[in-house]
Amino acid sequence: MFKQKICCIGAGYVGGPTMAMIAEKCPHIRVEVVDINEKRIAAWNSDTLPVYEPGLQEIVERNRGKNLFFGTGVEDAIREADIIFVSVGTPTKTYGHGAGRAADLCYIESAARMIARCAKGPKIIVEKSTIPVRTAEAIKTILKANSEEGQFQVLSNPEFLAEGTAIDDLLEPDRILIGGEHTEGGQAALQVLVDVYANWVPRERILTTNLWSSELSKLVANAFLAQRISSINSISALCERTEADVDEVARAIGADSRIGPKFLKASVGFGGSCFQKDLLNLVYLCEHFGLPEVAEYWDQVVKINDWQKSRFAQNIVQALFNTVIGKKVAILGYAFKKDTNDTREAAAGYVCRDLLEEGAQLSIYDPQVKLEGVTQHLLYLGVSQETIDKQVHIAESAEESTKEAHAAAILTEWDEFKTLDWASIYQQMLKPALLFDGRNILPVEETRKLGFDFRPIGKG
Ligand SMILES: NC(=O)c1ccc[n+]([C@@H]2O[C@H](COP(=O)([O-])OP(=O)(O)OC[C@H]3O[C@@H](n4cnc5c(N)ncnc54)[C@H](O)[C@@H]3O)[C@@H](O)[C@H]2O)c1
Ligand SMILES: O=c1ccn([C@@H]2O[C@H](COP(=O)(O)OP(=O)(O)O[C@H]3O[C@H](CO)[C@@H](O)[C@H](O)[C@H]3O)[C@@H](O)[C@H]2O)c(=O)[nH]1
Repeated sequence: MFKQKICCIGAGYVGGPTMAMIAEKCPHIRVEVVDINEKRIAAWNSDTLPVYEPGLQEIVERNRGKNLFFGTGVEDAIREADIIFVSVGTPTKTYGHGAGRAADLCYIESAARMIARCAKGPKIIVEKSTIPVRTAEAIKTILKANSEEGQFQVLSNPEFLAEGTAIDDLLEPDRILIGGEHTEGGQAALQVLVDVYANWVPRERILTTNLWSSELSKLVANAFLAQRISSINSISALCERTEADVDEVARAIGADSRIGPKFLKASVGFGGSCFQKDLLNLVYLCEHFGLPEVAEYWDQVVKINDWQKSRFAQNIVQALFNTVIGKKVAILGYAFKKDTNDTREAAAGYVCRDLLEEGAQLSIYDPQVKLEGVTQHLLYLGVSQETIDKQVHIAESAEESTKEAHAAAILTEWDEFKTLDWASIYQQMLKPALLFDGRNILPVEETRKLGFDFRPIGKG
């Protein structure tokens, strides 16, 4: 009944939404998303999806059980599929050679070994995960050495969606990038994948390249985006010393069409599962290929980001007369950006960690991140459970969080923070009422008029 079968290994932030979109736009294709994590698959099959993305629930509900399936039968799904997407995690390595920088490819390797073991007949393997350039070589070697019956073509098809806007990004991508080998088989496979996307993406937005350009472009895209944020954040510090206004500077330089206005928003620092990991991976690759100067150049983007996060926490401590011990500080927002429940590498976590070390009592409110998410992330950052139990309180609202607080810090740009009743929040805070805007979402003059000692980023 179905013309084609797609299987996706990895039902995470990328696998779930991308496959849901393919299923939605290609009713003639059967799409099965598989994972070894049973809990995650159960959630995909429930009313409470494991990933919060505006619009995702509707698409999943419309297609689940028709041509979109979530399951744990990885081996059967591989056997059945014509196209196999690999969308497993590629976190930063935490052990051995390259620890703290190189990508850990253990999940990619185990997926490749599983494909080699189960696959019979021709299969197109698609690297959806973000991987170091030349990973396809390793995948091909594993497949060749471990399979007698499979015939494989490996393609690179990196994903550029951003969390919080995943559905819009998938619906109308700036571009789809597909890399394949310049062989007859490679080009035929590439055309098969082009035809899948062409069901809804205009042909001129589907870029095709060789394998290595495609693999490398993903790391480079993230490096360039992160570099813009670190660049404007470095300038935010200079603005604070000179009475220039970083938002005005960003507007002025962004009006130059050669620079452009996007990704110039000064902040407490970039977070998310990708930027830091992919930058560190790029740094490692440059070192590996004997290019220490290039490695150092990109490493500086990460260093400025670390500095921006720690300088934000230091500013809070300094403003509170150099001691926050026992003082209540309200943390508004914990997710790494608005419209997501993801806390991976969230700047808020680093600021909280530094404030907890100084002895502050934190009252954290985030519309999507609750106790479990905050606890898991703080533990990952090395904060002890005992400290969390004694010094962290999860509030149900921004009003509860800020009640009798010495200071409040906005760390995620949730829309609801823009429309809070700041006048009454001011009334219920201790004085001087310090308000740190790590996202520059509140109007400076009006907020100061309410009485706050207001400290946005990059405004003298
Ligand atoms: N999160 C993003 O916004 C984003 C955007 C673009 C690209 N990426 C890249 O996409 C990749 C996946 O990211 P993610 O955020 O979806 O990761 P994730 O951790 O949310 O999901 C990965 C899933 O793969 C599963 N898995 C691992 N090994 C498996 C195996 N052998 N068989 C079956 N399932 C297996 C895990 O259980 C997990 O559920 C990464 O390389 C990431 O860098 C992520
Ligand atoms: O001007 C800006 C823009 C973003 N950020 C911060 O940067 C981080 C990353 O934001 P964003 O890029 O919007 O989210 P991600 O979901 O991490 O998406 C990035 O990482 C993905 C994973 O590789 C890529 O697919 C996307 O193209 C790329 O934008 C967040 O903490 C933002 O708050 C700023 O501080 N200032």
